[in-house]
Amino acid sequence: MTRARCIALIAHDQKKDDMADFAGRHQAQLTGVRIVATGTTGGRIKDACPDLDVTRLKSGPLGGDQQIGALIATGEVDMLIFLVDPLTSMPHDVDVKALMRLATVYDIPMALNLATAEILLASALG
Ligand SMILES: O=C(CO)COP(=O)(O)O
Repeated sequence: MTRARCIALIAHDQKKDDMADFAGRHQAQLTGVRIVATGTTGGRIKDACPDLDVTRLKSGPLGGDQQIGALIATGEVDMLIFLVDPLTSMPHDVDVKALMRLATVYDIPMALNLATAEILLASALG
């Protein structure tokens, strides 16, 4: 896999601790990579790793998933790591599905759980 220049990071509420921990453990690999994130997730990553280049978009339920979908459609995102919570129903479930659909349409490497996120990051950023 070619080295990712821009990674989208998103986590549902029950997975935000996992995402902050993931970013912290991989801080060295993520340095120099542009990170785009939904609002609250991006805030948690910034708190954990203040030196990372994080662009915070809208919160997921307010359009953040759609913003990331648009960035995928315009070719600006190389990889999506989206730690989803499959045990909680969400008002913006259609936005979540639309984002996964676009990541599939544009053939973006996409991890939906921590185990796959570890493999993707190791593969793309070594
Ligand atoms: O809801 C989300 C993704 O669907 C995540 O949004 P936040 O990072 O703003 O909580």
